[in-house]
Amino acid sequence: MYAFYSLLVYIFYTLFRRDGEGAAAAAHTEDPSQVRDRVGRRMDGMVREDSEKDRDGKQEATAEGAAGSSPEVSLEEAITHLAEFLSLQLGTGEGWTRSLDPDKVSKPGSSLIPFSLPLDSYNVRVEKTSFKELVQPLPFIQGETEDFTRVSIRTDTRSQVFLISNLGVTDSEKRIQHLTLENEALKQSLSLTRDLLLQWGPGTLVRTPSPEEAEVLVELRSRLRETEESTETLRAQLGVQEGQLWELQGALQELQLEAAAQESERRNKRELRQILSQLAGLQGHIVALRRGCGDLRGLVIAFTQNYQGALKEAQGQVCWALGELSGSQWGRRVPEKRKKPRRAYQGRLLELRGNIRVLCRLKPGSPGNLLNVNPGPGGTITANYRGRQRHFRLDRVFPPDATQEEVFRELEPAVLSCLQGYSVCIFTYGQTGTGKTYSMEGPPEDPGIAPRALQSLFREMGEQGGPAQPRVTVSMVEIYNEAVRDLLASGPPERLTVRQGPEGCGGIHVPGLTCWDVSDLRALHKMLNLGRRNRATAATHMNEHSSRSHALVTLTLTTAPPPHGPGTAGTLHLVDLAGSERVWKAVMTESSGRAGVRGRRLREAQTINRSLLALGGVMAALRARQPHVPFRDSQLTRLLQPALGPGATAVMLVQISPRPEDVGETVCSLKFAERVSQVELGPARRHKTPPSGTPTSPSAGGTPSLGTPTTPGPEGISPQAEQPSPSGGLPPV
Ligand SMILES: Nc1ncnc2c1ncn2[C@@H]1O[C@H](COP(=O)(O)OP(=O)(O)OP(=O)(O)O)[C@@H](O)[C@H]1O
Repeated sequence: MYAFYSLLVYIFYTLFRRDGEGAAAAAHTEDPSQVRDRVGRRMDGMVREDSEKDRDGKQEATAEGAAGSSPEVSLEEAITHLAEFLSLQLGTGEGWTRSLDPDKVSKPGSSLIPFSLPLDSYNVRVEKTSFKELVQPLPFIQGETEDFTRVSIRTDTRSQVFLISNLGVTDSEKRIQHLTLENEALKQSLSLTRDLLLQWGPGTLVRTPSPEEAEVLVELRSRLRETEESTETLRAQLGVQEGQLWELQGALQELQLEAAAQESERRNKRELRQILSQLAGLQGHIVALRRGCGDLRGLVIAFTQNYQGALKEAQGQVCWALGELSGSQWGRRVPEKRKKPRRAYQGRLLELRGNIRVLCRLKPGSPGNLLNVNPGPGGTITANYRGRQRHFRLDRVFPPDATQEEVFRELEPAVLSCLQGYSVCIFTYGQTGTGKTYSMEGPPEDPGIAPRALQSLFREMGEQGGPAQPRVTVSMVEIYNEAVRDLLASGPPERLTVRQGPEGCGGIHVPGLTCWDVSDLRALHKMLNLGRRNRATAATHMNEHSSRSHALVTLTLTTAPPPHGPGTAGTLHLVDLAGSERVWKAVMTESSGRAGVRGRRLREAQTINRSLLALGGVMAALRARQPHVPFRDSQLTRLLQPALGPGATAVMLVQISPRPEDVGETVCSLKFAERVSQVELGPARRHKTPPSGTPTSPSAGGTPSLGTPTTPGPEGISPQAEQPSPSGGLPPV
């Protein structure tokens, strides 16, 4: 600030001395240090002079004089002095500043020195002012009340105010503060001065160059122009080359990307080739394995057939032996007088119990919390399914640990009632794998309903003894995909057609069905084994279709009419129905994954469902006592028509699974069971054969077909002669 202040004073001094030109010229030629000294001296003198004037109380007058005589200097003059000062300050600014005595500027009583340049756009003003006035916009200044010198410089675009303390400094802090302010002001003045010079332009030369200098200057200028031109050219070339460089870099990147893509493609192809070759090797391996597997399967099939045949043979022999044994034991144990009342009781019991009974058996396993079982006669099952509780009451519920013996004991009265001419049908119904075949057939060591029923019948007949021994005939068919096949045919099983009997007879007609007269239990077991073998062989060839087909065994027990009265013709139908699982489940559980097998499963499931639906429709029509019962809707219901006709007795054993995941199927089976239990077939009726000597009339009991084996039957078995079929019985049994 001191320097700027000095500049201003110097300008005034120079102007007032009216020797500006000379001074300016001298300043141009003088050494900068000399100029600095001179300016410093002049300024010192000025300050001293001002101080004296203050002391003399002439401050006001001087201020007025200065303001009044504020000289209108020419622009050139002002700029010349300013440039001179700046050249000094810029060149030796540091030394100049250091040479300043801060005491000089901090002396109190600095004059108010107004100064203004003649330009409207540029105004420099120096004035003394009070601390109070100043401190307001400058809150960072702290201290006692002091006077300051304010220097304000204003242009069109900016306005600058500098403050200088005019009071003396007594301690080092004030001095530092003062110096900081001064330093800041100096910086700002310098920047302002630069602005001024820029604004006034380069036209304000400090001095006129000499001719040599001018010459040199011209030459330098021309060189400068040349250099600038060549620089421009080089810059343009550089720009072009930079552009080319960019393009080349872009092309390089593209090439790199392309190369990477090609490399990865090559690698992928290589890997693909490897995988394909591995796949080809695996395929060859699979083909070899398949071939080996086929051979193995053939061996297994042959072995299984032989094994099963032998097993069944042995089983039949064991059963026969057991039957013989128990029959003779029973014959020894039971007194003769108790036999007749027992048989009469069985028929009466059947009539009292009703002609359709529904029993339920749970497969072994612990029922989860979805099933609540209350076993026993009139037992209930409660199923929690889809957030609802469903209650089912049945004639009897067998718990999972019920034995084959217990189940058969419940059915025995119905079985034995056949001997008195009743028509009885026992069928097992339920989801696949719930134990239908187990209950109906059972393993050799623990036989099921069928072997026990036959044994019981023959035992009963043995007890009965005498000339009125019933004649027993047996037939066995299978329904697979709505095709009826004869399982007891001596040749390969043939497809049979079920025909309606004559109008009003209620019978059916199965031309070509083979039926055999069996004289004893052993012969009967032989026949049943033959039928099972035929079914098992077909099942192996037809991919385990045994669980997807219905099997029907029909036994007819005809007592010869006594000399004066009718005989009886009872029928026992034992039906093992196919699994009732849903179609989608049947297809989804097919594990082979082959389209052909899946298609076959789908067809099997659809036909099973159709036939079971038809059975449900028959039951619904019977329950509603509709005049028309749709027996003709499936081969199953056609064949069961005599067993479900008026006066017949039916027992349905519903097999259910206790597993929580099967609860849906369980509920379906129980719903079906509930519907069946509401069916009424009318009072159970005995079928009687006409007394001996009465001519056979087709209208009496339907038209039987001839079951004539082409080859002689097994020992003890003879092909059946043409016989009239009893009403409600399956012909030709
Ligand atoms: N009460 C039971 N005690 C012991 N094992 C049983 C019982 N019930 C079923 N099983 C066993 O469960 C398995 C399936 O039984 P089974 O073949 O009789 O079912 P299914 O209902 O006839 O099936 P499908 O409908 O496929 O013919 C067999 O291994 C059988 O031994």
